Amino acid sequence: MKPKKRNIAIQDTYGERFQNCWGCGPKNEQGLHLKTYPSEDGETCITQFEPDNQYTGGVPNNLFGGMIALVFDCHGTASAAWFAHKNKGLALTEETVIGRFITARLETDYKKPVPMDETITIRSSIEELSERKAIVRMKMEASGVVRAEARMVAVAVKDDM
Ligand SMILES: CCCCCCCCCC(=O)SCCNC(=O)CCNC(=O)[C@H](O)C(C)(C)COP(=O)(O)OP(=O)(O)OC[C@H]1O[C@@H](n2cnc3c(N)ncnc32)[C@H](O)[C@@H]1OP(=O)(O)O
Repeated sequence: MKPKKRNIAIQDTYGERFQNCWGCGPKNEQGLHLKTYPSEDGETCITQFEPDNQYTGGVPNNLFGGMIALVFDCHGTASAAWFAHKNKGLALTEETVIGRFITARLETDYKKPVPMDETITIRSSIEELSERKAIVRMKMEASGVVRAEARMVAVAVKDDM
């Protein structure tokens, strides 16, 4: 995977113990290093990547469905952290110990094949937010066409998790 990098990603603000995720952990040497960024107005979050050929699904040149869910998984949890902090007027830093989210439920709608040879863009928005629960909506596009959509229930980790 070739994630598109911009400035500081939300994953780069994860504390030390959360930086080893295979999909998006900055410290996982074998990982994919997916990166999520808030939009300028902070209302949405975005991640972009170009799939490597090894992640093809059963149909040649179509992205493997598990990878599609994986990208939603990492992007959705990072987005949940962003929306929770924004809602409280807080900045995300490595010292942030509250409001880090893991996936409780992930529903994925596979609408059209995802091509392997172009940039894939995923945008997220917040549907519902409470103290420990965030419901995040996501759309995956290539060439301006929506290829997949997801709805995630993300739950904030407790200090003892
Ligand atoms: C932390 C930083 C992480 C950085 C890297 C993340 C990147 C990648 C993302 C992942 O891969 S995460 C790994 C996959 N996920 C897991 O392993 C989670 C396994 N499940 C759990 O540990 C617990 O079930 C979980 C923490 C998600 C919830 O347990 P809790 O006991 O803390 O939840 P609780 O029962 O108090 O429910 C809190 C709220 O969430 C809701 N909820 C919990 N589980 C749900 C579920 N499965 N579906 C829908 N809603 C759910 C629940 O109804 C409730 O809503 P309300 O506040 O409105 O009442």
